[in-house]
Amino acid sequence: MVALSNPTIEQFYVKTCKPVNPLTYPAIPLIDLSKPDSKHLLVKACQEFGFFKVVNHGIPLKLISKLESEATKFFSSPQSVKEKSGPPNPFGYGNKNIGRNGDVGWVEYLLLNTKPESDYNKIIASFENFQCVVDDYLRDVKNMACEILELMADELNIEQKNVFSKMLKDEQSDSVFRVNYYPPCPELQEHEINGGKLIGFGEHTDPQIISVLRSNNTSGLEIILKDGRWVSVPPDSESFFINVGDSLQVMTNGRFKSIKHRVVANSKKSRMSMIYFGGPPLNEKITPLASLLERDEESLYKEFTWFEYKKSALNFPLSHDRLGFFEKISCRI
Ligand SMILES: C=C1C[C@]23C[C@@]1(O)CC[C@H]2[C@@]12CC[C@H](O)[C@@](C)(C(=O)O1)[C@H]2[C@@H]3C(=O)O
Ligand SMILES: O=C(O)CCC(=O)C(=O)O
Ligand SMILES: [Fe+2]
Repeated sequence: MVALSNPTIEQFYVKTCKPVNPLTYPAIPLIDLSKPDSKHLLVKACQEFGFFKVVNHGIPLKLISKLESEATKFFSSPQSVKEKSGPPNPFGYGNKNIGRNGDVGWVEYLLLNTKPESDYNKIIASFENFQCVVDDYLRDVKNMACEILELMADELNIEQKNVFSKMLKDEQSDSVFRVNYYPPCPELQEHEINGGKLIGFGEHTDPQIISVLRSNNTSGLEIILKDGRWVSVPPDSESFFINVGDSLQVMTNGRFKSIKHRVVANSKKSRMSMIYFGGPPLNEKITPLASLLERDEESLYKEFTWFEYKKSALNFPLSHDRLGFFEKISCRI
């Protein structure tokens, strides 16, 4: 474990290549959940990108903006008040230090366990309205994640349509909720001139099954394309962005891709994002579904439980290739 310290501005600086011309990369898949062909497009997006945007999701915009305004109240409170909700151990309020392996980012955040009996309510107890809105939001966003997972299972011709969603619905589901607040960083302009960016949240894949992200209208989120180019995801405060997590990549034996992403800081505007990470119960075996394996097709991964994966993930920095350790040696040669 790396000792946490107050990072210097230089630690956030990433040298990155020229921004790519949006006309030269494929558009981010857009899925209209109200359309009958959405399940086909969902699976295509998970196979080709591991990332897509959903519209007509049915989550009331009023609830979304209530959550954003409660979160804004939290992040604009005095530092001493916010610190009462920290440190993130692993849950709670964090500032600039991410995880426990030396990652830093130009970000403040709240990391909450979503289990009803967990103490997430205690972490934000003094922000009563915030707590109620988080409850309502989590209920809706989890339902949407389950609906998406069931459409995927259907399109993959899996008999048990709830094979993925039941893990999120399980009382023991190890799902996490995160609210990230990226303050504007005026010093950034200087770095931009030198062709660099400041990192808000370093590159990584999400370890769980599915991540459901919503942000305000400030850009910053970037995804990596197969050819290694980073592209900026145009923000859209009324839509959700979904990404495949490592566990879903394993359960589909690599058919779905867990996408690498990161967030870069903005010099003028603050960015706020809220992400629900739908995860399995700790004792769940994460293994390819037998019905997805073709004749003679072998699992690309060793057998492991979510507990084992999570334990291993927590010991490495964000950019570490977490799944690599669980791939069968024969596939890596
Ligand atoms: C550096 C880390 C932060 C993280 C745990 C880890 O050791 C590696 C995975 C990180 C990540 C990325 C997605 C989510 O934001 C998160 C909550 C998760 O489940 O895995 C974070 C972890 C964290 O912030 O504790
Ligand atoms: O804040 C964002 O937009 C993305 C953050 C993220 O990738 C994460 O918290 O895992
Ligand atoms: Fe992420």
